[in-house]
Amino acid sequence: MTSQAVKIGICGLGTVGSGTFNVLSRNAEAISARAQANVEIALVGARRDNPACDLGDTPVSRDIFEVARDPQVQVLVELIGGTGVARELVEEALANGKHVVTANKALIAEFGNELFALAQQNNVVIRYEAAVAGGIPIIKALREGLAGNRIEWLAGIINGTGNFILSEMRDKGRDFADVLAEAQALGYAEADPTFDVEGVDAAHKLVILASLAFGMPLQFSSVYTEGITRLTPDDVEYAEELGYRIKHLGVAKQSDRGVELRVHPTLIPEARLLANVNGVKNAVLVEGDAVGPTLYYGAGAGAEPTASAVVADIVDLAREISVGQNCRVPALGFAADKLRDLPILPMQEVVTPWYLRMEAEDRPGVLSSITAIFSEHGISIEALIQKAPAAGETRVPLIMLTNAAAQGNMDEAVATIEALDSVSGEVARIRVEALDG
Ligand SMILES: NC(=O)c1ccc[n+]([C@@H]2O[C@H](COP(=O)([O-])OP(=O)(O)OC[C@H]3O[C@@H](n4cnc5c(N)ncnc54)[C@H](O)[C@@H]3O)[C@@H](O)[C@H]2O)c1
Ligand SMILES: N[C@@H](CCO)C(=O)O
Ligand code: NA
Repeated sequence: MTSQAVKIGICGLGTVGSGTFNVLSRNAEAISARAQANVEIALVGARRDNPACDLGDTPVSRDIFEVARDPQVQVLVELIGGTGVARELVEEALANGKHVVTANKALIAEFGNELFALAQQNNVVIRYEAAVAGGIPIIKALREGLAGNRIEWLAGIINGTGNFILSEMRDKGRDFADVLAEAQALGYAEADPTFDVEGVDAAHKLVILASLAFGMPLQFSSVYTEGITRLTPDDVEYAEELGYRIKHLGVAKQSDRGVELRVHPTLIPEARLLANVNGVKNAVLVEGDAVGPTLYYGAGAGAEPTASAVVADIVDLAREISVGQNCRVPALGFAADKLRDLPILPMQEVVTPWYLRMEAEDRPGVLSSITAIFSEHGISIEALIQKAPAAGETRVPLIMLTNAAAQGNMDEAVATIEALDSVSGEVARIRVEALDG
């Protein structure tokens, strides 16, 4: 084995930081053999110790910026999170000629374009495998393994906390808040868990995947984002009666009309593999023109699964450093000057089938007036369930699956239906994806 050393500095010793330290220590021999260099932790920057890891005699600074300034550190590993201090830290490290490894999807999604340019100016690179789908090597798959393809679309369950909540609610009838608290205790959730349940975290990840897939600069503000907080147990149950599971998906598709970038709850036919991805597991389905559909599955969050991805990036960088080669793979998989600002398709023009649920009067003529409105908008009903009225109730839940319709068209039909006296409240809507790649 070569005796060359590659020196890293770890900033942040929380869930992922401690997991990274532990994996690097436990698997040190295999990691150095793979890296063709001894990977040494030169300095840890942490405000406090973490009982989850024993730092031994590893040097520690309570000021994380010391890591960015330490001349012996070649790779700074940012595991702080957020776009404030973490951004300053990464900028300082890059300016000081250090490579950066990060698990921070918010930072990459929102400031990646600027940070990648800064890295290039300084002849260093930023690696971010842990930022998307935790331990699944999806960045590497898109950037390297699928480099021969035109990627047509991808769809993924890319938030572990949200999938854990949906799975526990469905399988065990548990309460939303209770499962979220458990996800936080297990270290799955973001510092602000509304990022998980309102879809922001998935949007951060989706925009990264879309840029890698389609060769475009990151456009976080263009992602349509809807979380899981408005889903009801009834919807989960009715979807199952229709042969579907509800999953929170990120979807990116490119066509002549533009790029779709959307994060929302989705009905998926129950036989699809993605419909059966449960708990904290993530999965990303990628359709390439040459390879066809490919599926990537594994733990989407948690200390060591995420550390697995962080360490893989460290190994990649150590390999490059040890052979004196930098920037072998462009940050977004395409040469920076070949990225194209593809137009994003407005949601009004996005076409999908729909699941609809409404409360309607249980009397003759009501159903036909509703279906007439759909047919006037060119929308046909593919399946319909009418529930029996509860005791003393004159209204019944009506559940429908429609054929594919543009959101704009569906908005108009739904507004007309909501205005009917025979229908009360809002019509609940969830998109359907066949995922038959
Ligand atoms: N937890 C996961 O499963 C997971 C998975 C993938 C990616 N990530 C990402 O990894 C990063 C870290 O997440 P985590 O779950 O380990 O968070 P965490 O809260 O457990 O750890 C963050 C650490 O950073 C420290 N920190 C925060 N602000 C600081 C500051 N100003 N100066 C010094 N230290 C500071 C905190 O004290 C804490 O120890 C985030 O970007 C997160 O999105 C987390
Ligand atoms: N909070 C994130 C961590 C992994 O990125 C999740 O639950 O998926
Ligand atoms: Na990953």
